[in-house]
Amino acid sequence: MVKKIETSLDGLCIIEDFITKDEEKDLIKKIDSNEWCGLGIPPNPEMKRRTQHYGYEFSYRYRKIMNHLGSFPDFINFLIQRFINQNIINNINNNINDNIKDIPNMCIINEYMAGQGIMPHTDSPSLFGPVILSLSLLSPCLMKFEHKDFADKSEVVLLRPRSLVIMTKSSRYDYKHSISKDLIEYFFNNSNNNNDNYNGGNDNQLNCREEIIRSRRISLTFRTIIENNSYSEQEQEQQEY
Ligand SMILES: O=C(O)CCC(=O)C(=O)O
Ligand SMILES: [Fe+2]
Repeated sequence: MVKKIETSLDGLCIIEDFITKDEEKDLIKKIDSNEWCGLGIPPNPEMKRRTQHYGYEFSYRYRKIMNHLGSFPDFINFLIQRFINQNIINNINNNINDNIKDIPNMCIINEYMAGQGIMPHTDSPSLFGPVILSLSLLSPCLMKFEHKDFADKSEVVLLRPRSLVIMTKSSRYDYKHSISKDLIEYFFNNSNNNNDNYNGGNDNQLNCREEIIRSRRISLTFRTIIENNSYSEQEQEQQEY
C-alpha cells in the first residue's frame, strides 16, 4: 500500500512503495539494458558515477542542457503516467499555482555503488522548475537536507527502495541535499521530527535506530527544464557533482 510521509521541511514529502517489487525488477532490467555514460564514457566521461539521460542531455562540466534526445522510452512514460494518475503532479501544481505544463521533460538516472554519494547541492533554480521528483531503486540511503544559510537547520530522511521523494518549495530552493559515501548509515526514527506518519503507524519502530547497509542504488530524477534556462554566476560556484 502506498504510504505518504510528510516531513518537517516545507515542501518535502516521501511516498513509499510508489512502485511494486516486480515493477522495480523490471525497471532495473530495462535500465541495465541501456547505455550508461560516465567513468570515461561520453557524454560526461569525467563523471565518477554512471548516469543515463532521457529527454535532454545534461552536461555536468558545462552545467548546461545540451541536446534534446527525443521522446521518452516506455519505462519513463510509465512512471510519468503514474505521477499523473496518483495526482502527484496535479496536487503539487495546485499547491504552487502552476499548471500541467510542468510535467517532467527530463529524467536522469544515477547509479551509486557502495562508497558513492552526491555532494550537498541545490538543483539549479535557473535550469529546472519548482518540482523535483526522485524514485529510489535497490539500496536504501539517507538524504540530508541542510539549509543554505543556517547549517544547523537540517533534516535527514530515509529513502527506501521504491520510494519517491518530492522536493518543492523551501526544501527545493532553500536547502542543499546530499547523499553520503558511508557504507553503513544509521537512521534515527524519533518522534520529535513532526513526522507522525514516519513510522507508518508502527509504534514498535518509534525511537529506534535503523541500520542502513549501502549497496548499489539507482535513482531516477525527474525535472522540468524551464524556458530560457541558463546557469547564474552564483550557481557556477556550487560544487555539485
Ligand atoms: O539520487 C538521488 O535521489 C538524487 C540525485 C540528485 O540529487 C541530483 O541528481 O541532483
Ligand atoms: Fe539534486
